[in-house]
Amino acid sequence: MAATGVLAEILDGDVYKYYADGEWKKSTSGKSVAIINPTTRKPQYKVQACSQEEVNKVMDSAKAAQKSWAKTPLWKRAELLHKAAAILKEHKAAIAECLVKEIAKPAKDAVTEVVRSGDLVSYCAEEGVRILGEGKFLVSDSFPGNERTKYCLTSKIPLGVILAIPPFNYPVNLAVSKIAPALIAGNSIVLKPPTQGAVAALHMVYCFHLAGFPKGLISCVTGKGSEIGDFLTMHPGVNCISFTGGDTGIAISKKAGMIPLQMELGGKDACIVLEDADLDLVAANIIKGGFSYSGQRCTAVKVVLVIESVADTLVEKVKAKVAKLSVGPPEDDCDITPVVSESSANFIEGLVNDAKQKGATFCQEYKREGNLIWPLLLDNVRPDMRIAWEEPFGPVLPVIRINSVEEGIHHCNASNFGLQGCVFTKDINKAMMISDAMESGTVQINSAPARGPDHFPFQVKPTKSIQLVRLIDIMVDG
Ligand SMILES: NC(=O)C1=CN([C@@H]2O[C@H](COP(=O)(O)OP(=O)(O)OC[C@H]3O[C@@H](n4cnc5c(N)ncnc54)[C@H](OP(=O)(O)O)[C@@H]3O)[C@@H](O)[C@H]2O)C=CC1
Ligand SMILES: O=C(O)[C@H](O)COP(=O)(O)O
Repeated sequence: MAATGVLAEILDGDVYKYYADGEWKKSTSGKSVAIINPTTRKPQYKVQACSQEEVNKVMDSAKAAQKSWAKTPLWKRAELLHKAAAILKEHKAAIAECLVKEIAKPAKDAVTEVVRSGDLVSYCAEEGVRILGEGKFLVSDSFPGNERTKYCLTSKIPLGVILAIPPFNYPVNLAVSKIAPALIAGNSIVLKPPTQGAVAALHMVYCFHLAGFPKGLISCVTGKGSEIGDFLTMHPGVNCISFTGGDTGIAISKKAGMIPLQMELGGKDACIVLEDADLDLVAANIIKGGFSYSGQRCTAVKVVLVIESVADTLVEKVKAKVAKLSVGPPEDDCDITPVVSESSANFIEGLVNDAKQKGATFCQEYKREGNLIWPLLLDNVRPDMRIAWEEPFGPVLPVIRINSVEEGIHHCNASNFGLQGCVFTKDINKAMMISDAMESGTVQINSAPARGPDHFPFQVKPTKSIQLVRLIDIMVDG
């Protein structure tokens, strides 16, 4: 069952080894965790089920390695990261193959994820040598009652051991987006990859191993989050947790001690459509935003709030485009591929059934085979339906018809989530006002929510970013 292109060093029979102290190891637990291929619904790979004892050892070596890494010159840290980035890109085909098999990511998108990850590692190295090389110099006489007698030099210092926990949908990219900034800043990393996606993540770690980072600086412990998650997140050796995922993050934040937490949780990204919007542009963005990777993106459009007078036209345009989406296996690069697990498909089906019982209009017939759910647009969704508020993380998109912009903003702000949103209108003044009123970390004007380009801010309060897409090219002579 091993992926092609994988090096024997990281496999023990048919079980992938975990990575600690610069070595690939078999767990003494003698247990493994099976990774189910979402398409075939059969076991595809196996990873080690690491024990608590192994986690303890990993934490000890991460702590020791971090001390000397922090003293390693910044330019040397950057050099190693650039090397890892290049190796990662060289291994894009093998890693992408794992993404296809483990999380049913369409083949082309899987390659893009790896390449984008390599670029992000390089970018962090580039930025790191500038930002971390800077500090502040303060003089005492700015504050009342002081003479110019005291100076203060401030600089950035590492936190220590960072526990990185990414989700299944970007097991490589959302891992490196934690690993690269942590390493350039002089920290060590303990990575706990998502079970679905763990093999792709192990391949990615292998690239860092090949780059020659010091032993113990990067570790990758595998096992089910439900089994080793608490032990990891409550471990006294952890100095910071960087987590991306769902409600698990809320539980972690209650259990973790007095350490910094970076939490990127779910989203119910609203798409507000005004009557003057370019409806072809909106429809294209709803398709891209709502259905790429079958809606399994935190930045996916998850609710359309459209002014009633243009709703019929918009729904027709989206329907026509939905009909053109290809549905099938990720190997064939289909637009819609199976969702990650049976439990995820069941959850999505629950939302669909609830909407059906409560009278939503089905623009297509609901169809499911195994984990494969055909794209579905639900019109005339009302606030009493679960789909109006909950995140399906699948190819099902609700449309709520609104009578005023205020109603749309109200729905958006009443959500528990606040990640991203978007607004479509030709009136830039209205767009700015609405973006400002939407309580979301990022609002895109005339384009679908998205995280990239990866150097753009991706956070919620207290920062807000309003992003605009240049729709026309203006040619200026001379
Ligand atoms: N804001 C953002 O940037 C993003 C948010 N998300 C959100 O993530 C969710 C989908 O991802 P999904 O992977 O299902 O999310 P989960 O929250 O289920 O899992 C995320 C990670 O947490 C691990 N985990 C599970 N239980 C524990 C525990 N008790 N302690 C520590 N770690 C644990 C999982 O491991 P294991 O797989 O072994 O269970 C996985 O690595 C959606 O809600 C989505 O919106 C996704 C991407 C980006
Ligand atoms: O996990 C996610 O959904 C990502 O953080 C979003 O990234 P994308 O907008 O580039 O798909």
